[in-house]
Amino acid sequence: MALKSPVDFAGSISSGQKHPCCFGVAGCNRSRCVRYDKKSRTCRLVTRAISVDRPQLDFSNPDWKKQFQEDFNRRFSLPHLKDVIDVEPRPTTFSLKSRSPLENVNGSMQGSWNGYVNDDDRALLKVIKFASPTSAGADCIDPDCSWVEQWVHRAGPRKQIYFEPQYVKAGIVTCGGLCPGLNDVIRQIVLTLEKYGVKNIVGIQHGFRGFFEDHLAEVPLSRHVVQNINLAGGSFLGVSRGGANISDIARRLDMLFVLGGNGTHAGANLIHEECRKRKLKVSIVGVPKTIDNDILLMDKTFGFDTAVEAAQRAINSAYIEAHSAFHGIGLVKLMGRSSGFITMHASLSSGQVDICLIPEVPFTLDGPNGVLRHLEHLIETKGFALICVAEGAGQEHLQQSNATDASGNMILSDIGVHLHQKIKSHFKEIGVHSDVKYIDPTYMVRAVRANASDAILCTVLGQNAVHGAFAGFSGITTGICNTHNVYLPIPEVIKSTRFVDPNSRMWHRCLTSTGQPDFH
Ligand SMILES: Nc1ncnc2c1ncn2[C@@H]1O[C@H](COP(=O)(O)OP(=O)(O)OP(=O)(O)O)[C@@H](O)[C@H]1O
Ligand SMILES: O=P(O)(O)OC[C@H]1O[C@](O)(CO)[C@@H](O)[C@@H]1O
Ligand SMILES: [Mg+2]
Repeated sequence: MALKSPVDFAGSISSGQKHPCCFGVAGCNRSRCVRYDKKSRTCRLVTRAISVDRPQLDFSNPDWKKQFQEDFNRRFSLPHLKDVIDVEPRPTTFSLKSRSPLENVNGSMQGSWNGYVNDDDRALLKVIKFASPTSAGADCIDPDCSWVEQWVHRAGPRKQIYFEPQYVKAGIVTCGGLCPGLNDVIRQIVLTLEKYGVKNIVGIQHGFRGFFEDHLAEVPLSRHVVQNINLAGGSFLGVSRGGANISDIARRLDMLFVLGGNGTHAGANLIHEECRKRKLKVSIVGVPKTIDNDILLMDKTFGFDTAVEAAQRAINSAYIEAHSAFHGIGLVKLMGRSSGFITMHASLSSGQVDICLIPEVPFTLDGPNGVLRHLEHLIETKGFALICVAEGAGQEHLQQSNATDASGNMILSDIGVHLHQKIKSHFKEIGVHSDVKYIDPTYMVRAVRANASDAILCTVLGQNAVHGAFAGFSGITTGICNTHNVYLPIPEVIKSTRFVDPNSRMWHRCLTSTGQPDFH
């Protein structure tokens, strides 16, 4: 079986099917609907509908909540090795009481230590009871916004494990673009595997390519090798985009830890399905990596905080330039192909941004309500202005090519360059002096090492990934939901990209802070 190649993606787009960033059945998740917008060629949050979820519920039926919960529990149950093969658990070798896991080999060290997670422990996915679908950011199942408990599985070490550590060969692979914290996660996976007693740990070089390109040899990993890798940004193992043949991946390893975004998780799930089909005792566990913070259901993905912090430096420089110049206009473009989280959060935290533009909120440039008119107003009233724009914003204003990257992601036209030119020519046309400074810190923002809060998040995620594999789960990923650490089945997190909700309090806070009007 082959991973989707760029050709498959291009084919699926031209034949009118779903864009690869609109993974999933309907491109919808509960009260939000995600569609591929042909004009802008991005996935967009296009409607707010009440309950577009499966199953089709009849809210007049007194049992609808029960039906919903049954469906939810089915979808969020975690695939386990014992679903398809006969495997017996054994007492865990993970103990913080002994120096070496081998001292713990018969499970006698477990004693009364309360450090294990029970398989029936759950965390609540939704914690707000919205009174009405019109409440800001409301995420309702039925028109009355009834409260329905939605429990997901708690992450962490179990008392019983499904692998003999001394016979385990574990692999780690990092795919997609770079993200601060990749090395921290690799390191934590290795340290935790060793704590269980695993000796055979390998890194796969340059993403999925490392599985099928002969010159990319496996890299032996140990505490000694990874001890200091978190002190630098990037990925110790290298990353890549592009297709791969996964038919052999399954047979080579007992555990595979896959660090990547939506695309990588789709690939990881294919590997998991292949292992299930062949009844192989292989555990595939994902760790969501996306600087864009665009993975469904999770509070936040690692590297995002660091990226926002790094973006501050660019915004601050743009501010200084704009503020010091006569009629200065600072323009900063930040990453975010489909989602504007980095741009929104960086704008919010800097406090200096006058105009924040994200892919989820279309805007006009010209006319009385356009961005350019507002810029004139800012120059008139405060003498300078600062714009922060996400790379995926305003694609409808640009000429599109049909180019895709090796993974099939659309190559977007440069909104930063376009805005730069439009602003300069607009002020020239109206005979008002302007001094526009454009800063594109794209790769500087993601090549840095993780900050303290991301380093902690990476620690939690890396360790939980290993606990999940030893617990016998496969086809899962680990994340943080409502501050709780959980395991989720991969298909549930790749149904669509996560978008900034234009009706959320956070976006409204951003608008309050910038003071920008609706650009319509
Ligand atoms: N739908 C898919 N099915 C299987 N494999 C996929 C799919 N989409 C992407 N992949 C594979 O996953 C890997 C990474 O994909 P991609 O480059 O899109 O990065 P990503 O994981 O989405 O992370 P990023 O957030 O950096 O974009 C590539 O090797 C690609 O071939
Ligand atoms: O240029 P590269 O390495 O393909 O990565 C760029 C992309 O990575 C992302 O951050 C996703 O991880 C996008 O926002 C961005 O367009
Ligand atoms: Mg992607």
